[in-house]
Amino acid sequence: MAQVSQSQVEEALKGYSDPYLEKDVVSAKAVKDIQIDGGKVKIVVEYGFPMNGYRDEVSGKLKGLVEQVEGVDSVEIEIDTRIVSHAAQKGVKHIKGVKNIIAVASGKGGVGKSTTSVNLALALAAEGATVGLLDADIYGPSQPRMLGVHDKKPDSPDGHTLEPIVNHDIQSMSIGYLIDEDTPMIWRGPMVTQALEQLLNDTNWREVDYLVIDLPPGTGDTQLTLAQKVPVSGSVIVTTPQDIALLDARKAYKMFEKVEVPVLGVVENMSIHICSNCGHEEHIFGEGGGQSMAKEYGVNFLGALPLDISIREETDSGKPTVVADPDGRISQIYRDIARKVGAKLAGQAKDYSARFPKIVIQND
Ligand SMILES: Nc1ncnc2c1ncn2[C@@H]1O[C@H](COP(=O)(O)OP(=O)(O)OP(=O)(O)O)[C@@H](O)[C@H]1O
Repeated sequence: MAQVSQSQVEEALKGYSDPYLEKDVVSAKAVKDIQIDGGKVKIVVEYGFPMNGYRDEVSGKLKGLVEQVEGVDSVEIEIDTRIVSHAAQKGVKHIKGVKNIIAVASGKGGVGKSTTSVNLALALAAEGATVGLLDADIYGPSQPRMLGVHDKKPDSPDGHTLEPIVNHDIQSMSIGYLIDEDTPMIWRGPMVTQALEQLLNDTNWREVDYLVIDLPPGTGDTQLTLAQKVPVSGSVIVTTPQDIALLDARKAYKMFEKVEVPVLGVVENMSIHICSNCGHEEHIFGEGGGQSMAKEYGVNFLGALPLDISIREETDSGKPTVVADPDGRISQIYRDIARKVGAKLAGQAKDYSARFPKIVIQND
């Protein structure tokens, strides 16, 4: 019997086109090792983003394809995840303990940016990443309430740095932990930037793969300064399908373009209304706005969340949908968005600054 060859196995693996890699695992250079021992084949595949929710599906598909190669008796597939640090804006210093920062922005308030940020953070964690969430919405910090920890205060054992609050398996920091919720705060622009830089830099983030930042709503000077000063590897824009909100979302896109932060994609929130009595679906704000914006700018459309009372009730009561109903349809949408965000980021330039020595070119 002819020996099974490496190229036969690779050819078989090419039969599966991965929706997140947007190509097959061989072309995406995700296959790290192929061992052939008679009729036994072992394949090691490495993904650059967390994917617990669909590891078994990929594994099953790849196994099924390789099993069809003539001479193959058994196939073992190992799928690993390795999340690396990606480049941020030039000249902006990295944050200790944080590999990648993902900024979540919206053109205007009330579109569900905070709801999307917390569920995205929880979905990335559910997929297997170590995740942090920084509530940068300094005017109306909502993450302590959404995470169900609004009565917690961060420890500061050394009097200088802050320990993040850990709940639902993610680390978080918010101005809401430090000030009384009912105390009105008057922030001037520079104070906001300074307070946020401090929260970001003075928190002891622990080996975070992704730090999701819930930015203040809008695209004014504060947001622009933040987008310039914080080392962001990629951004996500949240929009609702109303035209006016979309026009604002376009401003958010332009803001990131100006500071050279890649937009990983657009999330359309409250896109379809599902009647809680009969389950009927209705596009009350018009259809496909986020999708058409994404197309116009050549960015990824990450997904659409319905306008659903359970999202509001769960998130506002301290147990966001991804933890309240982990196997439900809406959680699956958030997890799909999380994998797409991770995959898009994995396709961006890596950060080599930590590994390469500084090269000085002298002109004589
Ligand atoms: N898809 C959804 N279905 C139902 N309710 C939602 C949905 N998304 C968000 N909400 C609710 O809408 C309200 C506003 O959401 P959220 O606070 O996330 O918006 P935001 O854009 O962050 O607002 P702001 O910018 O003013 O802080 C919240 O009560 C939230 O629970």
